[in-house]
Amino acid sequence: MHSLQQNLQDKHIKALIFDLDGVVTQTARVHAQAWKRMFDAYLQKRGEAEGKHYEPLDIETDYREHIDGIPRYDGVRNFLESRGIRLPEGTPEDEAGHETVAGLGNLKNMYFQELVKQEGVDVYEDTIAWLKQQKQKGLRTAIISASKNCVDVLHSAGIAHLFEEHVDGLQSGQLGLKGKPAPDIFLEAARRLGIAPQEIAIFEDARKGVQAGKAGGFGLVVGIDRTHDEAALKAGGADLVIQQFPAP
Ligand SMILES: O=P(O)(O)OC[C@H]1O[C@@H](O)[C@H](O)[C@@H](O)[C@@H]1O
Repeated sequence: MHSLQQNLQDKHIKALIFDLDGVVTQTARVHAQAWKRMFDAYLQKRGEAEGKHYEPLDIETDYREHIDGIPRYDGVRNFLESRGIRLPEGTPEDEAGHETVAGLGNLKNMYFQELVKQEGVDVYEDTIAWLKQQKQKGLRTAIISASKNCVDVLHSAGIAHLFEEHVDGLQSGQLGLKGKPAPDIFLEAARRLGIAPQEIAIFEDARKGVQAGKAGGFGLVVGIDRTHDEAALKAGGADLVIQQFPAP
């Protein structure tokens, strides 16, 4: 298989669109931790009330399959469905922990923000070094994220200036963009860069993210495999899977 660099050349790639959590910043595991804390407590309480056992959230399987890369409330709904639970939607104003899709999502967000405040945000140094090198070569860059915390995370990590455009969960809501695996968020970033999808490479760690890149007809879809998920990323449509970015 050709190297990343060779693929960029062969496909005449002019721009790079990076997913945030798990590709650029080490926040995929922070999200996963916050989700687990919220859901495990909820399932325990609900199980006790019903005299029933619910399997706790497994980060390797449940998080990747039902939550990773998609908007917050979709993640709540998807995971609960996997446990045979259906809750009313509620509204974004619902109190954190209220027994609705929004209420549980809001509690997870509280936990996520607490963790970011306590621990700060770490970047993946391999991504940053490679990205800076590509920028020097003249490639254009954008960042996307299903997360509504995207801008805060970029600022905490001090890397907002590396991207010309960003499309996040807040803007997706305002613009009515469909969540991944729909390609909407990537296509919006391409539109803002003014470059055709065929001339853009996508970098994604989530299964639904590579599916979105494929569905959008992007020139190159690169799966970033930080957690031994290569087979699923390939099955989702990644043209190439790498464990880390090549050292410049
Ligand atoms: O709840 P937020 O910050 O808007 O993030 C939504 C989703 O954003 C994605 O980037 C993460 O992979 C998910 O774990 C997260 O749930």
